[in-house]
Amino acid sequence: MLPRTGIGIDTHAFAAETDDAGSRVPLWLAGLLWEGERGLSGHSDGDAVAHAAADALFSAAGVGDLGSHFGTDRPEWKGASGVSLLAEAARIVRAAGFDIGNIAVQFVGNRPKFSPRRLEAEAALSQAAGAPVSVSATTFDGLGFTGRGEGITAVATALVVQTGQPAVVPATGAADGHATGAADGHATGPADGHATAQGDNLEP
Ligand SMILES: Nc1ccn([C@@H]2O[C@H](COP(=O)(O)O)[C@@H](O)[C@H]2O)c(=O)n1
Ligand SMILES: C[C@@]1(CO)OP(=O)(O)OP(=O)(O)OC[C@H]1O
Repeated sequence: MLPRTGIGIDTHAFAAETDDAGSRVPLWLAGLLWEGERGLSGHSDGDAVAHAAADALFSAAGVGDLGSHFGTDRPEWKGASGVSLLAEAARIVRAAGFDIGNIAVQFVGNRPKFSPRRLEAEAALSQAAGAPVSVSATTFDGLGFTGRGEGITAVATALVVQTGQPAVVPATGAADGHATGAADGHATGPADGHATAQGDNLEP
Protein backbone atom coordinates (compact mmCIF):
# COMPACT_ATOMS: atom_id res chain seq x y z
CA MET A 1 0.00 0.00 0.00
CA LEU A 2 1.42 3.39 -0.96
CA PRO A 3 1.66 6.08 1.72
CA ARG A 4 -0.72 9.04 1.59
CA THR A 5 0.18 12.65 2.29
CA GLY A 6 -2.03 15.31 3.78
CA ILE A 7 -1.94 19.05 4.37
CA GLY A 8 -3.39 21.32 7.02
CA ILE A 9 -3.30 25.06 7.55
CA ASP A 10 -4.61 26.98 10.55
CA THR A 11 -4.57 30.64 11.50
CA HIS A 12 -5.49 32.29 14.79
CA ALA A 13 -5.48 35.97 15.63
CA PHE A 14 -3.89 37.19 18.81
CA ALA A 15 -6.53 37.83 21.46
CA ALA A 16 -7.07 40.91 23.57
CA GLU A 17 -4.84 41.03 26.64
CA THR A 18 -7.75 39.89 28.83
CA ASP A 19 -10.95 37.95 28.19
CA ASP A 20 -14.51 39.09 29.00
CA ALA A 21 -14.03 38.03 32.62
CA GLY A 22 -10.89 40.13 32.89
CA SER A 23 -8.54 37.13 33.01
CA ARG A 24 -5.28 37.21 31.13
CA VAL A 25 -5.46 35.11 27.94
CA PRO A 26 -2.56 32.61 27.97
CA LEU A 27 -0.63 31.63 24.86
CA TRP A 28 -0.82 27.93 24.09
CA LEU A 29 1.16 27.03 20.99
CA ALA A 30 2.65 23.74 19.82
CA GLY A 31 1.33 22.07 22.95
CA LEU A 32 3.22 24.42 25.28
CA LEU A 33 2.25 27.28 27.55
CA TRP A 34 4.25 30.41 26.72
CA GLU A 35 4.43 32.52 29.86
CA GLY A 36 4.33 36.27 29.29
CA GLU A 37 3.29 35.98 25.64
CA ARG A 38 0.05 37.23 24.18
CA GLY A 39 -2.60 34.53 23.78
CA LEU A 40 -4.44 33.49 20.65
CA SER A 41 -8.17 33.73 20.15
CA GLY A 42 -10.29 30.68 19.37
CA HIS A 43 -13.11 28.48 20.55
CA SER A 44 -10.52 26.03 21.83
CA ASP A 45 -7.16 27.21 23.14
CA GLY A 46 -6.23 28.51 19.66
CA ASP A 47 -3.15 26.30 19.27
CA ALA A 48 -2.69 26.78 15.51
CA VAL A 49 0.28 24.41 15.36
CA ALA A 50 -1.61 21.50 16.92
CA HIS A 51 -4.69 22.27 14.80
CA ALA A 52 -2.69 22.30 11.56
CA ALA A 53 -1.14 18.97 12.56
CA ALA A 54 -4.58 17.46 13.25
CA ASP A 55 -5.96 18.75 9.96
CA ALA A 56 -3.00 17.28 8.07
CA LEU A 57 -3.74 13.89 9.62
CA PHE A 58 -7.40 14.06 8.61
CA SER A 59 -6.37 15.17 5.13
CA ALA A 60 -3.88 12.32 4.71
CA ALA A 61 -6.46 9.73 5.71
CA GLY A 62 -9.16 11.42 3.64
CA VAL A 63 -11.55 11.56 6.58
CA GLY A 64 -12.59 15.20 6.62
CA ASP A 65 -11.19 18.02 8.68
CA LEU A 66 -11.29 19.70 12.08
CA GLY A 67 -14.74 21.12 11.53
CA SER A 68 -16.25 17.82 10.44
CA HIS A 69 -14.96 16.04 13.54
CA PHE A 70 -14.98 18.74 16.21
CA GLY A 71 -17.41 21.34 14.85
CA THR A 72 -16.63 24.99 15.41
CA ASP A 73 -18.49 25.81 18.61
CA ARG A 74 -19.31 22.58 20.44
CA PRO A 75 -19.30 23.07 24.19
CA GLU A 76 -17.19 19.96 24.80
CA TRP A 77 -14.29 21.52 22.89
CA LYS A 78 -14.51 25.00 24.45
CA GLY A 79 -11.04 25.84 25.73
CA ALA A 80 -9.79 22.37 24.72
CA SER A 81 -6.05 21.95 24.46
CA GLY A 82 -4.34 21.52 21.13
CA VAL A 83 -2.75 18.29 22.31
CA SER A 84 -6.15 16.84 23.21
CA LEU A 85 -7.47 17.66 19.72
CA LEU A 86 -4.36 16.21 18.09
CA ALA A 87 -4.59 13.03 20.19
CA GLU A 88 -8.23 12.61 19.24
CA ALA A 89 -7.44 13.21 15.56
CA ALA A 90 -4.74 10.52 15.71
CA ARG A 91 -7.19 8.12 17.37
CA ILE A 92 -9.78 8.75 14.64
CA VAL A 93 -7.24 8.25 11.85
CA ARG A 94 -5.97 5.00 13.38
CA ALA A 95 -9.54 3.81 13.86
CA ALA A 96 -10.05 4.44 10.14
CA GLY A 97 -7.30 1.87 9.45
CA PHE A 98 -4.19 4.03 9.07
CA ASP A 99 -0.75 3.99 10.64
CA ILE A 100 0.77 7.45 11.11
CA GLY A 101 4.28 7.93 9.72
CA ASN A 102 5.06 11.49 10.75
CA ILE A 103 3.76 15.03 10.87
CA ALA A 104 5.77 18.14 10.00
CA VAL A 105 4.56 21.61 10.99
CA GLN A 106 5.93 25.09 10.33
CA PHE A 107 4.41 28.16 11.88
CA VAL A 108 4.76 31.76 10.74
CA GLY A 109 4.97 34.41 13.43
CA ASN A 110 7.30 36.93 14.98
CA ARG A 111 6.59 35.61 18.46
CA PRO A 112 7.00 33.49 20.45
CA LYS A 113 10.70 32.97 19.78
CA PHE A 114 10.38 29.29 19.11
CA SER A 115 13.75 27.66 18.61
CA PRO A 116 14.77 27.51 22.32
CA ARG A 117 11.72 25.31 23.04
CA ARG A 118 11.54 23.36 19.79
CA LEU A 119 12.49 19.99 21.30
CA GLU A 120 10.02 20.45 24.16
CA ALA A 121 7.24 21.25 21.70
CA GLU A 122 8.11 18.33 19.46
CA ALA A 123 8.03 15.97 22.46
CA ALA A 124 4.59 17.23 23.56
CA LEU A 125 3.07 16.94 20.11
CA SER A 126 4.73 13.60 19.32
CA GLN A 127 3.35 12.18 22.54
CA ALA A 128 -0.13 13.40 21.62
CA ALA A 129 0.00 12.00 18.09
CA GLY A 130 1.82 8.81 19.01
CA ALA A 131 4.12 9.50 16.06
CA PRO A 132 7.03 11.84 15.32
CA VAL A 133 6.01 15.48 14.99
CA SER A 134 8.62 18.02 13.90
CA VAL A 135 8.02 21.74 14.25
CA SER A 136 9.83 24.72 12.79
CA ALA A 137 9.14 28.44 12.76
CA THR A 138 9.73 31.32 10.46
CA THR A 139 8.73 34.95 10.05
CA PHE A 140 7.44 36.68 6.97
CA ASP A 141 10.11 39.33 7.35
CA GLY A 142 7.61 41.82 8.74
CA LEU A 143 5.17 41.41 5.86
CA GLY A 144 1.45 40.67 6.08
CA PHE A 145 -0.67 40.00 9.17
CA THR A 146 1.93 37.82 10.83
CA GLY A 147 4.53 40.50 10.18
CA ARG A 148 2.28 43.08 11.83
CA GLY A 149 1.94 40.76 14.82
CA GLU A 150 -1.80 40.26 14.35
CA GLY A 151 -1.77 36.47 14.43
CA ILE A 152 -0.06 33.18 13.71
CA THR A 153 -0.40 30.77 10.79
CA ALA A 154 0.75 27.16 10.78
CA VAL A 155 1.02 24.74 7.90
CA ALA A 156 1.47 21.01 8.32
CA THR A 157 1.97 17.87 6.28
CA ALA A 158 1.38 14.31 7.40
CA LEU A 159 2.18 10.87 6.08
CA VAL A 160 -0.08 7.88 6.74
CA VAL A 161 -0.28 4.32 5.44
CA GLN A 162 -3.42 2.25 5.26
CA THR A 163 -2.78 -0.95 7.18
CA GLY A 164 -6.28 -2.13 7.94
CA GLN A 165 -9.96 -1.61 7.57
CA PRO A 166 -11.88 0.98 9.53
CA ALA A 167 -12.50 -0.28 13.04
CA VAL A 168 -15.87 -0.07 14.69
CA VAL A 169 -15.18 2.45 17.41
CA PRO A 170 -17.75 2.82 20.17
CA ALA A 171 -19.04 6.36 20.34
CA THR A 172 -18.38 7.86 23.75
CA GLY A 173 -19.24 11.45 23.03
CA ALA A 174 -21.45 13.38 20.67
CA ALA A 175 -24.58 11.56 19.53
CA ASP A 176 -23.75 12.33 15.91
CA GLY A 177 -20.82 9.93 16.10
CA HIS A 178 -18.23 12.62 15.55
CA ALA A 179 -15.62 13.48 18.08
CA THR A 180 -15.73 11.88 21.45
CA GLY A 181 -16.15 14.21 24.37
CA ALA A 182 -13.34 16.34 25.66
CA ALA A 183 -12.96 14.11 28.71
CA ASP A 184 -12.16 11.07 26.57
CA GLY A 185 -8.56 10.02 26.30
CA HIS A 186 -7.20 13.29 27.59
CA ALA A 187 -4.29 13.65 29.87
CA THR A 188 -4.95 13.94 33.55
CA GLY A 189 -5.24 17.43 34.89
CA PRO A 190 -7.67 20.21 34.03
CA ALA A 191 -10.78 19.16 32.12
CA ASP A 192 -9.65 21.23 29.15
CA GLY A 193 -6.75 18.83 28.66
CA HIS A 194 -4.00 21.31 29.39
CA ALA A 195 -1.00 20.34 31.41
CA THR A 196 -0.77 22.07 34.74
CA ALA A 197 2.64 23.62 34.23
CA GLN A 198 5.27 24.13 31.60
CA GLY A 199 7.06 20.87 30.95
CA ASP A 200 4.21 18.68 32.18
CA ASN A 201 3.61 17.61 28.63
CA LEU A 202 6.91 15.79 28.64
CA GLU A 203 5.77 13.35 31.31
CA PRO A 204 5.15 9.82 30.04
N1 LIG B 1 8.85 32.79 15.88
C1 LIG B 1 10.05 32.38 15.39
C2 LIG B 1 10.46 32.69 14.08
C3 LIG B 1 11.68 32.26 13.66
N2 LIG B 1 12.49 31.55 14.50
C4 LIG B 1 13.84 31.12 14.07
O1 LIG B 1 14.49 32.15 13.35
C5 LIG B 1 14.96 31.67 12.08
C6 LIG B 1 14.99 32.78 11.06
O2 LIG B 1 13.67 33.18 10.75
P1 LIG B 1 13.43 34.09 9.46
O3 LIG B 1 11.97 34.19 9.31
O4 LIG B 1 14.07 35.40 9.77
O5 LIG B 1 14.07 33.40 8.30
C7 LIG B 1 14.06 30.52 11.76
O6 LIG B 1 14.65 29.59 10.86
C8 LIG B 1 13.83 29.91 13.14
O7 LIG B 1 14.91 29.08 13.49
C9 LIG B 1 12.07 31.25 15.76
O8 LIG B 1 12.78 30.58 16.56
N3 LIG B 1 10.85 31.68 16.19
C1 LIG C 1 -10.61 23.60 17.20
C2 LIG C 1 -11.99 24.22 17.05
C3 LIG C 1 -12.93 23.54 18.07
O1 LIG C 1 -14.17 24.17 18.12
O2 LIG C 1 -12.06 25.58 17.40
P1 LIG C 1 -11.00 26.80 17.27
O3 LIG C 1 -10.15 26.94 18.50
O4 LIG C 1 -11.77 28.05 16.95
O5 LIG C 1 -10.03 26.46 16.11
P2 LIG C 1 -10.23 26.57 14.53
O6 LIG C 1 -9.04 25.98 13.92
O7 LIG C 1 -10.53 27.99 14.14
O8 LIG C 1 -11.55 25.72 14.24
C4 LIG C 1 -11.61 24.34 14.48
C5 LIG C 1 -12.52 23.96 15.62
O9 LIG C 1 -12.78 22.58 15.41
